[in-house]
Amino acid sequence: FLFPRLRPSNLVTMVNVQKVKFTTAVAAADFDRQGQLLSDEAYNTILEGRIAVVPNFLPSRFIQELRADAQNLHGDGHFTTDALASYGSNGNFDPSKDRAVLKLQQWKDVNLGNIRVRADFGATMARLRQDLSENLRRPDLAQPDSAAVAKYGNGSTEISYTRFGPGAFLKRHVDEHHEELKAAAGWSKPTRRSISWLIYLNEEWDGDKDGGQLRCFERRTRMARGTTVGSRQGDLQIGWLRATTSDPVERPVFLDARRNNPDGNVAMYVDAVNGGQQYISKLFHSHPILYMSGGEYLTQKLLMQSPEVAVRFHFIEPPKSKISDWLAQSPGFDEQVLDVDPKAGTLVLFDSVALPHEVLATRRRDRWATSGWMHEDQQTVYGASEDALPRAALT
Ligand SMILES: O=C(O)CCC(=O)C(=O)O
Ligand SMILES: [Fe+2]
Repeated sequence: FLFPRLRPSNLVTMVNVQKVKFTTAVAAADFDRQGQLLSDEAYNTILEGRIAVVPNFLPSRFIQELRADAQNLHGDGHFTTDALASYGSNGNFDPSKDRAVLKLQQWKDVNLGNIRVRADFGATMARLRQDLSENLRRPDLAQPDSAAVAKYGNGSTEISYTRFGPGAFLKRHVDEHHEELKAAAGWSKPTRRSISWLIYLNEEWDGDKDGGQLRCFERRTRMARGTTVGSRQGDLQIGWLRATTSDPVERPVFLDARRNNPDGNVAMYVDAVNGGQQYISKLFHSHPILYMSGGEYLTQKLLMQSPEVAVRFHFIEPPKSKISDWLAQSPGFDEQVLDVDPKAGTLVLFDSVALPHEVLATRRRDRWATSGWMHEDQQTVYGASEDALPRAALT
């Protein structure tokens, strides 16, 4: 019972890949300077669901110290291959080659490696986090008394080193999903990923020879003016309305799971032209078709208010099955592919919910990065999970 993604994308075999242009280039960040750390263009790029690429964000001496710390800690056996290890080289798990990470507990351990450089770096990331909360107008990225800030301590961000051995890669994915798309576990977390960041640590990396590019799948068509990706009042984005000739812009689709009705119903909306929400789906009870393979087809058929909207709707990342996983290797016809080389000092930033990406297989050499996610507190649970809440709580 499968509906593989019947999208024209599945027929595309030639991929037109763009090398990243540093359209968001900013001079090396000047941490003594007051005011914003990045260019206006960089913030807008993130808010549009694209990737902001900032070469030479950190001075090379800083990068060298971070890389040496990562390599020493890896050499001393402090890295872990995570649950994502099955993404590994040729699908075969090999701990010597696979993606390995230094977990937060080890990162924070003052007795391990060069804690001074990690603390300095944490302070830098705390500064960046504050800057992003102001310039992206995401105050919840930096509320002093929030779980998101308290949880991660210095740097206030999920933070780690990563190492990809030769041949390792990471399949296409997004870093965060709406709570309703994560089944029962979705509502159990106090915080959620908001901004994904990476700073690469590799001298003289050449993607043509060394592979290991971060490949991003950006929307080809621009979104409606004034709209932004990610979330609205805590309702995460789950999809898009494609552009049409009569409405030639893309519109992010958000899922409202907090509807205060006794049935715990949810519904999808886009930004209304004059502000507020324009609901585009029926009210429906939270349903596994949102994360089942084939769910996109069923969502279009069963849940949308009108056929016009139904044909435009698609998930940010369609629910996966073994078959759709295999079919989805090519980018969608409405996506543009952008590759970023993991060069020493390059900072990348993107919305954790909106931008699908993958890491192409590395060749010949190890690929080092420091990376993580800045969190916001997850929205308050109202009627979303009947399993977790007594009915009486659904007021
Ligand atoms: O290493 C990278 O460039 C990206 C890694 C990534 O996508 C992830 O850890 O979620
Ligand atoms: Fe990722």
